Amino acid sequence: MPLWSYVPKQLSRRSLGWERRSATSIVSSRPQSTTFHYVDRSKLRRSTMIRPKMIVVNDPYQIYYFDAVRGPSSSTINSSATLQIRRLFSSTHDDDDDNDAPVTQSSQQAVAPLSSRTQPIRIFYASQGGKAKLFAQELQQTLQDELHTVTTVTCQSCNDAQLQPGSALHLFLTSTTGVGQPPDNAKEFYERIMAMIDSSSASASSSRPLSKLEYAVFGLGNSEAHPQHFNAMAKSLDARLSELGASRVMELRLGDDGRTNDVTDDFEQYMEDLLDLLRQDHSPAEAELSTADVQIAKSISTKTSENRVEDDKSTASILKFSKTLLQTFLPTPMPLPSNNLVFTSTNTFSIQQHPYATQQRFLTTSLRRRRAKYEKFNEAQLQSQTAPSSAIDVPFEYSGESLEEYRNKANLSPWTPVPDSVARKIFDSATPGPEDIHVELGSGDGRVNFHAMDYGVKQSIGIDVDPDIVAKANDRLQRIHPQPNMQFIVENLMDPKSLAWSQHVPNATILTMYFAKDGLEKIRPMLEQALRGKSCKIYTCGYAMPGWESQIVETVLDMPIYFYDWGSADVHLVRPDSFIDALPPGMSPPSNRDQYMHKNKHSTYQPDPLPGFHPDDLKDYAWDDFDSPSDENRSNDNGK
Ligand SMILES: Cc1cc2nc3c(=O)[nH]c(=O)nc-3n(C[C@H](O)[C@H](O)[C@H](O)COP(=O)(O)O)c2cc1C
Repeated sequence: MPLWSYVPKQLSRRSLGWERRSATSIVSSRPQSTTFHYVDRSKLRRSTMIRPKMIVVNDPYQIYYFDAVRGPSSSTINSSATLQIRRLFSSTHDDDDDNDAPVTQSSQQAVAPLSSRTQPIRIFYASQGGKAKLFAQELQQTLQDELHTVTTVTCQSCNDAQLQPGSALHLFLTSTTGVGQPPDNAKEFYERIMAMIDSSSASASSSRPLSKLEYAVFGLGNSEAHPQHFNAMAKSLDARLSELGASRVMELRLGDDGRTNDVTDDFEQYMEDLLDLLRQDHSPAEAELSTADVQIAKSISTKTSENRVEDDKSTASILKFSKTLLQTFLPTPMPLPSNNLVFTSTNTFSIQQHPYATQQRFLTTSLRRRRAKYEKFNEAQLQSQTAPSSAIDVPFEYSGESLEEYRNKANLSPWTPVPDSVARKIFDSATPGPEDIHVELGSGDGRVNFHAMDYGVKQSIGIDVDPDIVAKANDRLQRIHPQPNMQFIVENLMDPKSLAWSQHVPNATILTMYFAKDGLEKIRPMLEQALRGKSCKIYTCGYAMPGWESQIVETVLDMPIYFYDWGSADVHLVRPDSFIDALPPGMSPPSNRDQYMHKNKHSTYQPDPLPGFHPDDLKDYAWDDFDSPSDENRSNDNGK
């Protein structure tokens, strides 16, 4: 079963890379490195035994940060192990660490600053046995996950036009074969490069043929088997490109396949360093903390409670990092509130309230406000038919139609996305089993349905009145997460004869919806009719079903979730006396009301405590489902 999530690509790739290896292997394979790992909560639950350094409780993402993996050896790791965190937000290489063995060799050649971090990237590989090719593919994926535009070709097919300067960052991955020779698929390329008119004698470097071309070379070789010709091709390519006037933006990296080395480790280190280089603008580790940052941090930490972070500099780092998060992930730049931070400390410390979470809460609230505003659209607004000015002002992306048309179509309420953590909370509560059939009324882009599948329901059906958004959900279903037991259909819930009421709702065992109050009011009679004599767990988001009393109310990021346990064997829908007469035949009056009332009532959602590590959790996990090549839209999807 594919696990679906809205983890942005920037996050998912890294977290998966980490999770695939499992916690133990991270510690044992890279004990000296300092890394961040970002893990979506739903996946974290399955795999981690490591306590995160920092939890950003936000929405739609739960991001866990692990930093400074410098823990005990793998043999001493157990489920309660907490990695020792060495330094918060340190860079990948700890300069003060004597034990950090260099994983790659570097040449002493000059390295020029990268001109632009957003230019397209071209990867050229030269591979005899296929390893460099694999690395090139991995690198492409990783860079694409970071939203770079990347193309990968063999060195052979690299033509002169592609070597034109200024157009792209050129990354070369080349192995050496034979006795210090180029792989077959790069012979011609090497000859061409070597034969290029050597203008190294030109007085101005700018007049050389490859001036302004920016490049970095990673070599694959074997120092033990071929000490004399170790990485000969990478070395000569790197030197030659420089001779031809190109700018080396990263020192030559020589991966070593020798017995005591693993070229894969070298390559991963190279990728991390390359990513650091490309992210430099956003790196809190590298950015200097300004006095203002520290000032803000001071004011925050004095405002906050018992367990404040020890020093203001760390606080400032976090703040800065959170700003980076905001810049990176929020669709619209927003002011950063600095007054809602609470630092708490457990074994490690975590941030329960984070500016980003606050932002998201603000967003969620603003969505609700927006919805309320939308509901009150008056005639004058409709008549003007002007499209809303910015994405933040609209509840849904209009696809050309007028607001009025959409409003008529979305006759219950306009679609507004349910935050992912709300959806997850619903299914955490519903604890679906393989027999459950989930139906989402007003399914929009289908996000809740995908979550339902993730939680293991037998079938999930999304029903929405708007064909455009249903098409969108179906498109995602077909292209990104194809599976037979999901369906998105167009039905008008205002039509009592709709298949929704005669077929789908009666079969549902879990029913979810996010309608405004009057929308709920409108569908309630049909819902009650359709569910006569059935058992179903019903969840409404944002608004309570008028006339019903929920057994549980949970609030996740300011959004209440109401749970109604309709007609289960021993629990019946709790409704005021006035409604008891209207109970469908076969249903007895409410009995276990007390059992449910006030349970979790208005509890505020906290992340689950991290569970222990159970290798079994990983067994059936279909990681590859994440790597669908057609995944390209996921990061931009954001529910739209
Ligand atoms: C037949 C053969 C010859 C090789 N010659 C060299 C060499 O001269 N220098 C070197 O550093 N590595 C040499 N290697 C090691 C490879 O470069 C190294 O294993 C590399 O990871 C292979 O990458 P590829 O699969 O992309 O070709 C040789 C490997 C083979 C199988």
